[in-house]
Amino acid sequence: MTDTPRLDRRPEWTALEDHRAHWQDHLRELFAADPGRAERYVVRVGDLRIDYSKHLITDETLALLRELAAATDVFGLRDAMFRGARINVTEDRAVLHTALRAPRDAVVEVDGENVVPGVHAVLDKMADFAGRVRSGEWTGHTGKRIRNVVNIGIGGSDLGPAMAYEVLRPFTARELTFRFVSNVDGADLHEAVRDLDPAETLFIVASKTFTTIETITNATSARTWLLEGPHGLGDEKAVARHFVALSTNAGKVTDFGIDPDNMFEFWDWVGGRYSYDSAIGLSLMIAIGPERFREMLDGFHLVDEHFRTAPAEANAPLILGLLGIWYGNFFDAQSHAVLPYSHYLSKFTAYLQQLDMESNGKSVDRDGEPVDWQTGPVVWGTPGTNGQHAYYQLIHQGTKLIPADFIGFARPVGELSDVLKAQHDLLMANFFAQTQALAFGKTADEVRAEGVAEAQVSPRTFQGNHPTTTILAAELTPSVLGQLVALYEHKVFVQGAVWDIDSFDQWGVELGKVLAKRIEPALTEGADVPGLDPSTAALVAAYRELGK
Ligand SMILES: O=P(O)(O)OC[C@H]1O[C@](O)(CO)[C@@H](O)[C@@H]1O
Repeated sequence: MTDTPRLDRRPEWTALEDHRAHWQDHLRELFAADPGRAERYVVRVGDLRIDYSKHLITDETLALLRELAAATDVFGLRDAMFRGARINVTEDRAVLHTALRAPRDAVVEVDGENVVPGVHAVLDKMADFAGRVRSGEWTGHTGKRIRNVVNIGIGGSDLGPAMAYEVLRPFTARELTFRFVSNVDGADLHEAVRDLDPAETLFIVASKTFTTIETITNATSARTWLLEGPHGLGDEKAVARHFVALSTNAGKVTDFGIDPDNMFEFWDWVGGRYSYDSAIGLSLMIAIGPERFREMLDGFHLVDEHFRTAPAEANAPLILGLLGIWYGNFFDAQSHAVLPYSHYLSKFTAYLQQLDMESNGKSVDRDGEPVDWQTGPVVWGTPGTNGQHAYYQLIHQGTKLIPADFIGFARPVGELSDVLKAQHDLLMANFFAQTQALAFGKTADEVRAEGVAEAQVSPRTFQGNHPTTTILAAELTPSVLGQLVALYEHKVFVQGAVWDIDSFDQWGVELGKVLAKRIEPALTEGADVPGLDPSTAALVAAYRELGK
């Protein structure tokens, strides 16, 4: 136990509570009193222009939030992370995803050893392999070239590569198909491979631990399909040409039957949800090529350096993290929407769900004491404009405060970008319209001025005052994707640091795994499961009865 005051007893916290208690201003008033905030509350990082002017803040709010960050030593913990200290306290591990994107000549030490040469050795091995698959030099067992790449993984070993593949589709090799299998429901694998020729298919088994039941089960079924399926290759030796592994666990990879030469390594100081810029990104590298992959890593690195060096007033992850704390802890906001206005970002929010909710969904502090303050929000959202015709109603006129990030681009990407420019302008007109409507709403008087009957005025009134951040960039390139992901990684870091939680463990997923293992024999063999509660026991019995 440390003797520093708990978060909610710090004077910087109570000062914010007091500030909140006196908070009255509507965004309409804030802008009327201070139009300069539109320019002042903008931070630029690399290619990102981040506008946070439409937030329920003043200069005083920001100063108080920065004081909280200083009191909780966010930058001290940041420096400890960058220098390889074991800040993942419950697993006693360093947290060094930033080393994955460090340039070749950088020095990042873990226990006195510079890890950067090892990182680049794996990147080089990945580049060599990706080049051979892309060129057709790496053939399958029968000599046919590889045309299909199937990534098998779950959580961070799926969401990252699957999301990034989707984002960077305009940059991908069109002669290859890519599929991502994660669910232990066999339907996922079945639908992914049913129209593929095993002789042309490469499986990438992605698992940090190589013990994750979903992944090992899917990989085992994939091997059966490869060897014994309708067009199975029949020969065990085929596995060496059709399976590669991405893991920290060489022993388990070998046990599975994958040649260790076909294993791409990473390290225990890379958390699963922070790993798609490691070997876990192999499928992405095959899709976009090593140069584009490097551009993406450089985008990450640019934001790492910004987070590491920018002063608090201009530090984008710090500002975004603190804004989330302002709403979650002082306005009782329960969720945070991420609303990308790019179809290519369709999986981005799902990716952020793991990044944010697995990192900050905690209720004990770094000393193991229960916290008395809200921690991570529910993160949700889908690309605009689809959401506008679904749940935006609730954001505009419901009873909940939902801070939201809007992410948009000035130009479309891809071969059709010229043809689609007008369509893109329409998309972005919606983007700007939404943040304006959310902030400023429509008053009852404005509704009345349109001649609306009095009884209809209130349903047509928009209170506004809904806070949003607008993140704008010229184009969605590999570098911009890296910048965006690093921005959110560090935002999540900032929040975890202030809340004094371990953002890098995930014990909350363990209990379900243990219970599933215990229940499985009851389903397959009808075995008795000791310790089942009455409700679950009845459900298991019903399952067996219905399945007869
Ligand atoms: O890469 P692995 O070891 O298969 O783990 C997959 C996922 O499972 C978790 O450990 C728990 O959900 C995640 O943190 C991780 O990304």
